[in-house]
Amino acid sequence: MTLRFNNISKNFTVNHQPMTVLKDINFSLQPGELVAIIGASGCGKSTLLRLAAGLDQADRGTITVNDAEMKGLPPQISLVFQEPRLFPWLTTAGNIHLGMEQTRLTPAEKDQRTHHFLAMMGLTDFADAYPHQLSGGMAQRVAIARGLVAGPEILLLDEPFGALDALKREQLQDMLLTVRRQSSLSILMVTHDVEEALYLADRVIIMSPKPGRIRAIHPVTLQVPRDRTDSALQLQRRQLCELL
Ligand SMILES: Nc1ncnc2c1ncn2[C@@H]1O[C@H](COP(=O)(O)OP(=O)(O)OP(=O)(O)O)[C@@H](O)[C@H]1O
Repeated sequence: MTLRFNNISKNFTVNHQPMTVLKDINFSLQPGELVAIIGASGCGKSTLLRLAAGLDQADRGTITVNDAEMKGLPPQISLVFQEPRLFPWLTTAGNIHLGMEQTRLTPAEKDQRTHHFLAMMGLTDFADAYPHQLSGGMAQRVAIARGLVAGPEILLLDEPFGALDALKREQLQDMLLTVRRQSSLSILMVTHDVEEALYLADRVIIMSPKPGRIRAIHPVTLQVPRDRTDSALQLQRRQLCELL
């Protein structure tokens, strides 16, 4: 499934002043590809993901999914926010179940998929726990499981590991690579962490602020599996940091 942004511009009104947040955004996410977006705070990264998830509308331009203009909330696209946003009155299993609300899966299929994702995320023992009983990393794994459980073709991730400590972050990055290997999922991911972008992505989009534009698209040609300490990765990290 190809997600394409065609000449996207987005304005907001801030302090009664019109402000162009995104301007002339053009790129496409190819089937099975992982693209990371980096850029200064406020350059419109989250806004771009919200547009792609159908939660907001562009003022100019179109977003297409397999060449058809996107309308409403596309069921094949799933968005995971920076903070887990779990429902406090639902258990881990209940929160994951919720990700399948819009599907036609039978109750038995939903249970089976919930169990599968609980196991994949290492959460089986916490299936009946409530969000306040989970650590930050566990809660974020529940949110990612909820985003994946319906089998989306495109996963949008808005700084999903930003609030975690370094060890948890690395574990979840590797979990994401495993999910990718096991499916044909396309992923568009916002991150502040240039090393994370280079460790995970096929391409990195570097955005510039005010208004948010694409400054450069960097193809990551590093060999897979990647090593965070690899000198080539660290060299590219320094080069990308200079563009920010
Ligand atoms: N609903 C809204 N109404 C008005 N202004 C908004 C709205 N949403 C976002 N903005 C403004 O748009 C700009 C871009 O916000 P956005 O959250 O997309 O940036 P970002 O690059 O994701 O930032 P960060 O890296 O800090 O998360 C900001 O100046 C923000 O104040």
